[in-house]
Amino acid sequence: MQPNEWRPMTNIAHECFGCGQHNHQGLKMRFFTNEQQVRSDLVIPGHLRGWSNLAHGGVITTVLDEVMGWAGMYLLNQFLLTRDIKVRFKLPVRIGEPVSVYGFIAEQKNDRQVIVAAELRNAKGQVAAKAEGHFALFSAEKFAAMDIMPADELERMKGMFSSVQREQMRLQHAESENAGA
Ligand SMILES: CCCCCCCC/C=C\CCCCCCCC(=O)SCCNC(=O)CCNC(=O)[C@H](O)C(C)(C)COP(=O)(O)OP(=O)(O)OC[C@H]1O[C@@H](n2cnc3c(N)ncnc32)[C@H](O)[C@@H]1OP(=O)(O)O
Repeated sequence: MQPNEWRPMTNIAHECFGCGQHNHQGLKMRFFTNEQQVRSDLVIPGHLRGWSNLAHGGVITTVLDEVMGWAGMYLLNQFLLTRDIKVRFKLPVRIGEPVSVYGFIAEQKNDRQVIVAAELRNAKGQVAAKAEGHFALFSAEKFAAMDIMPADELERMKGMFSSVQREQMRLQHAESENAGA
């Protein structure tokens, strides 16, 4: 896939505060990928303000955490938890303003630790906030033992990882065929 070709990603977490489409108090973020990065476009609603016109910094942090979580999960096909996040608020982000967030792998330390990065860009394309997050990666067995989600949800997530992996392999195969043609 070309870097400017973005395809929508499937979500099975309907109640997540960041991405759950059934969580009416949440941000209802939808995700796209170009296979190197994960992206979401959103408008931070007025009830999530801090100063009068400004999006709350904690909400911006949530948005960056969410896109990093999705990037890590999708690009590495593993369960993960945020260990810590560093955020730099570079420019004011206004409520009601369209923004785009991008997440990508910065450095895979080993099979249990990854550093993921994110950028929030405003409508002018300026980086208004950026983040770096350290995430702990887990096997499905370890995640199950931590009692974070019910067994049926865990099985659905495992199914999702397998189908994502198959799709990624199909795309890589198609790309190498094209390169050889
Ligand atoms: C492909 C599909 C893609 C599409 C997906 C669609 C569906 C979308 C679904 C959902 C969207 C969600 C999007 C998520 C975005 C947001 C993410 C969050 O907000 S996560 C919540 C906030 N973070 C926490 O709650 C962490 C809380 N912290 C901890 O649990 C710990 O600090 C932890 C595990 C991160 C590290 O623990 P320590 O700092 O104590 O680590 P040490 O001392 O090294 O180890 C303690 C024990 O834990 C094990 N451990 C640690 N890390 C491990 C690892 N990576 N793997 C296995 N074991 C590990 C160790 O072996 C050790 O176990 P021994 O005591 O020896 O038995």
